[in-house]
Amino acid sequence: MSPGRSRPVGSSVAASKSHGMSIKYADFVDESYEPTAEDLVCTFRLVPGEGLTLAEAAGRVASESSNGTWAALDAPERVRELSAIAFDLAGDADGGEVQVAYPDALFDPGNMPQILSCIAGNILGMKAVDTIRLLDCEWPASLATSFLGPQYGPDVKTEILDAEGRPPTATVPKPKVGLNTEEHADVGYEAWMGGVDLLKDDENLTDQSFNRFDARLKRSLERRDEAQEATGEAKDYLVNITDETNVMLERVDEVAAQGGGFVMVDVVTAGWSAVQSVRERCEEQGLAIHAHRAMHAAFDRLPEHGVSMRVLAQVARIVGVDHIHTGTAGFGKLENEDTVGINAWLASDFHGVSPVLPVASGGLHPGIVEPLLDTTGTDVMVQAGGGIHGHPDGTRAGAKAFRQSIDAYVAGVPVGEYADDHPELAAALAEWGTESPR
Ligand SMILES: O=C(O)[C@H](O)COP(=O)(O)O
Ligand SMILES: [Mg+2]
Repeated sequence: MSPGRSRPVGSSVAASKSHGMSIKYADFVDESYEPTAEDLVCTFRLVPGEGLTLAEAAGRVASESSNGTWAALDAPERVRELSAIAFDLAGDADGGEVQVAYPDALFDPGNMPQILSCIAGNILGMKAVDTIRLLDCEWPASLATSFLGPQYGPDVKTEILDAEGRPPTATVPKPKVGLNTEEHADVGYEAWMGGVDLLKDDENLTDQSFNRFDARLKRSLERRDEAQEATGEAKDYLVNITDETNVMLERVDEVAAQGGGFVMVDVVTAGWSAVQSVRERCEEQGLAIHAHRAMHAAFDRLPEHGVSMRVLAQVARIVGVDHIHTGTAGFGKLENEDTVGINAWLASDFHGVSPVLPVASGGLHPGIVEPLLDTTGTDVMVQAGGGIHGHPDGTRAGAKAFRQSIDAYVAGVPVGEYADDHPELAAALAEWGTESPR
């Protein structure tokens, strides 16, 4: 225990039995507490359950997420030192924000499920809170550096791709599932030829009967090589390896053996333990990880409850993905969310852990690239599925139009003006205008 971490001592201590210290809910609150550099500090927004004050609810949250329970207990000092402390309470019985400091010794370094079972575990379902949302975390170095962290992050732009000075581009063939292996690889070839850097599987395409993983990987990389040779630009494939963990590890090896540079994982549905295993294998094989966040909205969509996308993105960076989808800042088909704030965090200094390249994806097309990049900046990967394959002249023209919209932005030329001598872009703008789809 650091010297700065002093436990609250209240009436409970005086009343405690001689063999130990009392642990009851009120003992987990100390409004004067100042966190130390070794603490993991979580910010929660919560509405207390009926009849409870904010402090009473906060004490229950700090208790249940560290080492207390509903009954008052006696415990030795060394156990008490592992307790969380709720401090900095702002609000009242109708709701507010609370900070909770956890000593790093409470956690099992390098074990993300254990950490989340504390800070995002039982507390989300307690009667003591009507709603509770984990908004943000301040991670101590001891935990942040106990995982591998990203291997490439934004460096994929130059280390694997030829995308220096511009956002790399990706495309998901549509319809999202149903194309057979040859059709899927053909769409990839057309998109690469049109100027897209990355073919990406959709989140629900893995190893179905109509498009087997092994055959798709092999054929897509063959077509990638053809496109690379024809264009002289590095191209690659974000192949979705999501499955049971041991199968994913075999697929990492297979992708490496066949010369792919990336794997894609649906990180929320697969689970962080599995992502940790994939990350370790990718270290051995030198592959980058593209993280799709399917199911994130089960945690983060309701603004008063759950776990914020910001925290999910923090977890993804700590575990070590190289890219993660973080929304489209209100453009495209997704609900508006804190894309800009999350992206800034992913790029920020963080105990020496490498940054992550954010991915904007969901309902994007050439007509909204300009306002999107005005909002997010250009340190982002941009993906369009429908916004490429729905082009009136097909996938290759759609890919050209999408790339033209990026090139226009990087050159500082308004997209409408750039379209004057880029007919594919002009056709895309005529088709979709500059509106976001719903
Ligand atoms: O996985 C994704 O990000 C989506 O498939 C995006 O598809 P869209 O560009 O057609 O919305
Ligand atoms: Mg998708």
